[in-house]
Amino acid sequence: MRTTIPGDGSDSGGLSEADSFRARRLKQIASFTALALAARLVVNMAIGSPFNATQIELTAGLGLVLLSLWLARRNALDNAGLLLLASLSAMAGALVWSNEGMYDTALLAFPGLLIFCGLLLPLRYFYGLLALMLGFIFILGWRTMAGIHVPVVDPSYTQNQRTLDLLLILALSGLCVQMMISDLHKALHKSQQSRQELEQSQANLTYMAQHDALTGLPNRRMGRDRISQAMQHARRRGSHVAVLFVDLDNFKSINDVYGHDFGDKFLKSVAERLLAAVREADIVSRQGGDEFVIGITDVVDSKVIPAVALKVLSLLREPVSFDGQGVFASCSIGIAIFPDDGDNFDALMQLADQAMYQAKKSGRNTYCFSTPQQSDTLDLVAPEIS
Ligand SMILES: Nc1nc2c(ncn2[C@@H]2O[C@H](COP(=O)(O)OP(=O)(O)OP(=O)(O)O)[C@@H](O)[C@H]2O)c(=O)[nH]1
Repeated sequence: MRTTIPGDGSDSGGLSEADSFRARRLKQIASFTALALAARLVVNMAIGSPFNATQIELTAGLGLVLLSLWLARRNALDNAGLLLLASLSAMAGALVWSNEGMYDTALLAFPGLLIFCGLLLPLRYFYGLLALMLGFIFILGWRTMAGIHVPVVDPSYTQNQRTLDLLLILALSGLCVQMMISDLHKALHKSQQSRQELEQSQANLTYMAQHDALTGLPNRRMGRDRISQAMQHARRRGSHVAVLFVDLDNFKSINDVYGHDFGDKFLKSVAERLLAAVREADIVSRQGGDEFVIGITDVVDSKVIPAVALKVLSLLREPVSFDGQGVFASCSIGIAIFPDDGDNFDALMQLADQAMYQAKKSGRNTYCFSTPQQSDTLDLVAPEIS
């Protein structure tokens, strides 16, 4: 199990984020192990232990751990990790083999070594080490059962030494476990964070794909979808949907006279006013440029349609301030009605567009129905708004 936790911000020396993290863990474990071995040797010297096989194994172990620390500092991480693991495993094995066998305290280091291996080396080393350990214990047991070496409690190994060894082994194993748990927590936290960021950016992308960046209104595609849905709903309910194609009159001159930035501000204000002219259930979308499309949904009383058109004409006549001066732009509106004029969005849009051009031809600042009779049936006369 190779950890992929971010580093702690320390100098990575050109390593990847995961490797610099691994280097840090390796140095921590090697340093603590070296300290523990050194402490153990100092105690042995202090109590005047003879320089026997155990001392030689501990000294060799300390030397190899220091070598792996040096390798880790030079960023030779794979070699450092392998050397540290191999030397500690060999040292623990040798201590068990040459001392008390099944009863030896060093046997307790095996689980810690497995955790260390899982923490810092690829998974195949973990399986390898586990197999070696199982094989070793098996041979140890066989050696005892065959009477080749019957382990006895070493009388020269005092209770104080045994207690110290147990404390050191437990402290080092505990350290490895603590690191593993904290790494797991960090990895979980990081993956949660990444998932949230991903969801957020997906939501942003979806929003951007469906909305107009300038006004925040649904864009052409989303407007089409929502008006089409409203038509399906109206078909079931037996009601109507009115499509109003709104085009600003002479908007180009606003851009030319007051600049593009003000033109943008004007378009945003148009969007706000269109939204104010309709109910929440209605749809206001931007087709592009100075063209907007309104879908008045679920119409049961046809008088609502010219009323909304009049409201739009009137609201758009309100000035937008430019340096204390009021700037006006009227609009022309073409109207087509579902299902009377067509039973799909594209057909209605085409008719509404033509009706809008009719409104332009009639002198702008007015609305036109796509079917002239509709004005008659509804007794509507497009008003002149000054
Ligand atoms: N500021 C700004 N201007 C835009 C944007 N999109 C399109 N325009 C401008 O809107 C203007 C639309 O002008 P036209 O379609 O020629 O029509 P008009 O001047 O409104 O004239 P009529 O429609 O005939 O009344 C063009 O000058 C475009 O450059 C935009 O996002 N921001």
